[in-house]
Amino acid sequence: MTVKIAVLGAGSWGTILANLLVENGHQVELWGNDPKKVAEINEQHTNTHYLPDFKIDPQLHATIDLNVALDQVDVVLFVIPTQAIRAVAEQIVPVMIAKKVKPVIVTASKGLEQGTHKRISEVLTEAIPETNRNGIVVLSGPSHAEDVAQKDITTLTAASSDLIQAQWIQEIFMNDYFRLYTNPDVVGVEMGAALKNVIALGAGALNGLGYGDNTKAALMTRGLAEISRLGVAMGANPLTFIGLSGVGDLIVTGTSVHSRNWRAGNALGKGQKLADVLANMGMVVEGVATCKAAYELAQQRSVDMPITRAIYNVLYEDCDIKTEIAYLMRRSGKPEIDFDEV
Ligand SMILES: NC(=O)C1=CN([C@@H]2O[C@H](COP(=O)(O)OP(=O)(O)OC[C@H]3O[C@@H](n4cnc5c(N)ncnc54)[C@H](O)[C@@H]3O)[C@@H](O)[C@H]2O)C=CC1
Ligand SMILES: O=C(CO)COP(=O)(O)O
Repeated sequence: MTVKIAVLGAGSWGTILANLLVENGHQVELWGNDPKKVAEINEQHTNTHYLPDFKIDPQLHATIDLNVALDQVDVVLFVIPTQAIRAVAEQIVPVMIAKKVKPVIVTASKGLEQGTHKRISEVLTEAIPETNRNGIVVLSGPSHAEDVAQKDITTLTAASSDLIQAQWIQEIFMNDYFRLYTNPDVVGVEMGAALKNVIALGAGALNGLGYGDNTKAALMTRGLAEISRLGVAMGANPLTFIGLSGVGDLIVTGTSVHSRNWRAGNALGKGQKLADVLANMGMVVEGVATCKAAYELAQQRSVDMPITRAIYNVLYEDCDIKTEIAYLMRRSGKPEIDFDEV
């Protein structure tokens, strides 16, 4: 079965997913917003800013024209920074109407929208009228573009309230090195995906400060506890957080030099200023915006998220990381698990 897929976002993840879909035999248009980078993909078959050593399949075509990308499209895959999703979703609606297409909408981005605190599937639900789409599927899991570029074995979750659509997306993406599972818990998958980026910033900061393995394991484990706490308060199934989009993605993002969030945290731990770190990264660091959204959401819902609060204080209140760590350690003792809440 060959389907026509528009991949929106020609950064590192969008390029690798588009390339994989071409390898799987699909007809793919990769939409980017930078004419020079789009020309480089079409002419040199490289995308050196995001993936310096990667050779793109020459059959992958990129475009800056949404009319080309959305022509006869069956699937639209969003892989742009979370904060740009609403604007791009609103931009594609008139084109989809003109082209008379009603695609399945898929998101591979990870974050919460600032201001509204909404998950990406909620933003897409609001921005794209139901009459113009055929379901929404969320793709998430431990999956750095750099590793998928090497055809490393990679596993993801396709989450949707519509199991048939999730299974269809599973079939489209799966191959010998890329395996998808399905999950009906969209809230849990999206909350795990968004919030692990915040904890990865913290894990990187610990590394930058010279802390060892015990400390990093402590941060990730207690980080997962608070991710689950907020996720459950938002309606997630707690079991999802021990799956690929929860602990799986937390492990990869909280330990890998490929992670932009980990690298940003590492630089902060070494004493660099946030503005410089973000300016030098040249790629999206989702955890920064999502940390603010998560901090505000936790306050609104009265959910205790001490690690997220500490990271928020460092990112937004210019607090000292070591002071925040000392505060976390000196809090009164408490049970590891509140069995009344489970
Ligand atoms: N890089 C990775 O390994 C993975 C990334 N993700 C997620 O995928 C999303 C994208 O990440 P990356 O590809 O790493 O980011 P990136 O920074 O490499 O690329 C982002 C792309 O979006 C484009 N873009 C930014 N604003 C735009 C707008 N308003 N309109 C159109 N295009 C716009 C940029 O030009 C760039 O091509 C993020 O939410 C990230 O968390 C998820 C899994 C793996
Ligand atoms: O989500 C990711 C891997 O699963 C990518 O994380 P970074 O955005 O931190 O690179």
